[in-house]
Amino acid sequence: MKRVELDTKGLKSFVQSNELKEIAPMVQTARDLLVHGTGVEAKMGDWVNLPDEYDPVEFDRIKDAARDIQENSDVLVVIGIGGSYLGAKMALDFLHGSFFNLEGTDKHPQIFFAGNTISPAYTADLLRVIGDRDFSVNVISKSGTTTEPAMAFRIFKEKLIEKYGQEEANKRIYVTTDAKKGALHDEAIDQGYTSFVIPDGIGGRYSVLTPVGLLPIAASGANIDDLMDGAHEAQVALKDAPLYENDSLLYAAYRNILYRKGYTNEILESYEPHLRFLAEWWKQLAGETEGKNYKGIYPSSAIFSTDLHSLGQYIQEGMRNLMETVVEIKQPASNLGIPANEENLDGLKYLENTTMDEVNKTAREAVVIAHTNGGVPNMLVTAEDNSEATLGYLIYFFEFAIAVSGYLNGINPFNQPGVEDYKQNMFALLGKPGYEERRKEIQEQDNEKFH
Ligand SMILES: O=P(O)(O)OC[C@H]1O[C@H](O)[C@H](O)[C@@H](O)[C@@H]1O
Repeated sequence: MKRVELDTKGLKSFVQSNELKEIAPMVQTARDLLVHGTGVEAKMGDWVNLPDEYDPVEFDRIKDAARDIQENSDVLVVIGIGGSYLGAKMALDFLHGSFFNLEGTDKHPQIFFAGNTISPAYTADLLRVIGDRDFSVNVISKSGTTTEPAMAFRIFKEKLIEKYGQEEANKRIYVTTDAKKGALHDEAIDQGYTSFVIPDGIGGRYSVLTPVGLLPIAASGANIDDLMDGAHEAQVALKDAPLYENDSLLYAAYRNILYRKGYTNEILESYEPHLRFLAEWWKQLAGETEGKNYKGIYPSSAIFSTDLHSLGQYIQEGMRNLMETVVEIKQPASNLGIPANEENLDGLKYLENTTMDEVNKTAREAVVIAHTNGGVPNMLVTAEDNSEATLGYLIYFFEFAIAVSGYLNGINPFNQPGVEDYKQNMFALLGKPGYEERRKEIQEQDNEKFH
């Protein structure tokens, strides 16, 4: 049994075997571009070999820093956005469940995220929740200049200095950024912050297995050695294996066959609420990799059975441009029986000898039958358990499949030019020096009346 397997029974009436044969050579070519570093912007593909090429010295420094944070802080505030936030959040929920922050802090700090929004309410609420407790900050930004984390860093740095004075505050600031340049890099050197490197050849949405994710994950008490071992297992199993023996490539192949048949939206689903952020992380990975040249699969997400009571109607009877990918944990972290009840007023007596996990998995089976009968193709990604090793494998599985999908569709899987437009407008409207021209353009555009 592999840690992560793809089940395509839900594609039976949607994909013909010859269609897989037809796309096969193109998928292999796309994979070769990625693995041989011959594709566009190949220099950003260093994550492919990261599981056996990461820096062991920095890895140990991460573990040391995590221990320091565990010893001197009740709270760790992780400041970052996009790829500098979603991976860590995804991992903490996947590994520790939905109530990690409420389960006491004798072994690990509560871990909260900031700088992933411009909301003053959210930020003020977090400041209030921290109160006067001991805390540290891990500020993460590859560019070092992204507005949201930069604003949050100013606010939490001020709180650290107010509480501890400059010298002690500096010891509680951990920076993860570019090796050589950027505002954060320069400040870390000036102020002597403990800092870690986001490798040049790894972009934000592919960076969770770098210090970007590893420090928060280690600070939570999780085993990052096991995490990297699981990713290495995936690298060995997936990097060179041919299509028909490679579930990650098959996932890439099938989702692209479906896309070309008009199923232009993919919903990543799980029946476990603590996998909600796995889908949030995947949405950036897939959306920011593929959404270019006015094409690409639109990534969305749902948590079942919860969202069957909100989105179920649309998925069953709305536009037939949807595909579903369910991520299921084979061995859930815990399970519960259904208590016996003599009166049986709720009519659940027939469930009294089953467990919640059995009911959850049966619900998934029932939903896949209903949705495939309703015209929605379904794939199932089964992950062995909620262990660090399985998470490491799952991360590599999706990163590999999505990057191959990008090359398969002839786009650059590693840039994100589209995120600059709104930023230029925001800087202009905020009066950032150097954006006067843009501001004028916006005002002129604004003055043009609609006829
Ligand atoms: O890590 P940073 O440089 O702060 O970037 C954080 C995020 O913002 C950018 O605008 C991109 O959308 C993301 O790919 C990136 O992960």
